[in-house]
Amino acid sequence: MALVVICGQPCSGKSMAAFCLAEALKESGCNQTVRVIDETSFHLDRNESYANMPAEKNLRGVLRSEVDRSVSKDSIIIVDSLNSIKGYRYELWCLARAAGIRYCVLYCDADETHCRKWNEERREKGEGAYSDKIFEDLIRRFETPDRRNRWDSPLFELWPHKEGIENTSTAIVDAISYLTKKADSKSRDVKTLQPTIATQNTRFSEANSLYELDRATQEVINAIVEAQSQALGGPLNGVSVGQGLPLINISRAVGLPELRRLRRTFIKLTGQTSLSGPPPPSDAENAKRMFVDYLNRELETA
Ligand SMILES: Nc1ncnc2c1ncn2[C@@H]1O[C@H](COP(=O)(O)OP(=O)(O)OP(=O)(O)O)[C@@H](O)[C@H]1O
Repeated sequence: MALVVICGQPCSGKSMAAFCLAEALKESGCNQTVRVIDETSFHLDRNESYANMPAEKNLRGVLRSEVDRSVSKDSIIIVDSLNSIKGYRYELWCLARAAGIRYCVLYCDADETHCRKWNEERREKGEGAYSDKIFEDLIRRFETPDRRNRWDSPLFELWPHKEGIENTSTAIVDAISYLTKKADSKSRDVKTLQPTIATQNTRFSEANSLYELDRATQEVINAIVEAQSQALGGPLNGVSVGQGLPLINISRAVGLPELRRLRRTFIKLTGQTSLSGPPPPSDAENAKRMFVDYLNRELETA
């Protein structure tokens, strides 16, 4: 029925928020199974999980697979983890879309000083705390959610250091209201995501691949539009989209609708990985390379 992504800096109160939300949902009489998926469900240690990139990728992969297996029309799944990378939140959003369910993000926006202090207190109490090195690294790499992104919306913001974490906190109340609103509600702000052909078959081979694909192809389109406006509709020869990447060569003016259509088809072809199909491009540079090759090919024969 819904997927809730909790996100926030390390030691910002995410687990408290997840617990509070889950309890309040159960008490709301919403008739849904409520389940929290977090690192502790897999007995994963904080410091080990974030010790290096492979470990971190593994953690994200484990949580994502569990979310993928668990999302359904009759449960509310809460993912309690840092969920700090926007590409990863995009992937979780894709899982919700593929399942045709509601989606929202609950952001624990505690300021760094408090997170640091709470982490220290955890250490003093002998509870599992982040090491200083890992804590600072996670703080630095945090990608703040932005409600203008589909995958960060609707966004409910909680300020644990100002208002604590209670089931009366505005963000929790708003999230519950959003999650429990009747499906036939006339309210236009309740969104049930609709599966598309691409998401129904989507499987991810890399943490950021689909997000990167989306962004990288958009950048190529922007470069073409910009170059075409300077070339005043003439042919484009050798437009570069980055060092070491193939050049764009287009012999005629191509309008934005056609470019968008080609982009959509390309994403469908490469982002949709069936068991027999090729994996999606694994990073932005690769995605750009493949998309430029594809455009040069498609527009050459058009
Ligand atoms: N107002 C507060 N809001 C949030 N946490 C607080 C507050 N006051 C104290 N804390 C302490 O901060 C610690 C962090 O809480 P919690 O485990 O919910 O954070 P977290 O973001 O889930 O941490 P992690 O990043 O390790 O998963 C707890 O020990 C909690 O007691």
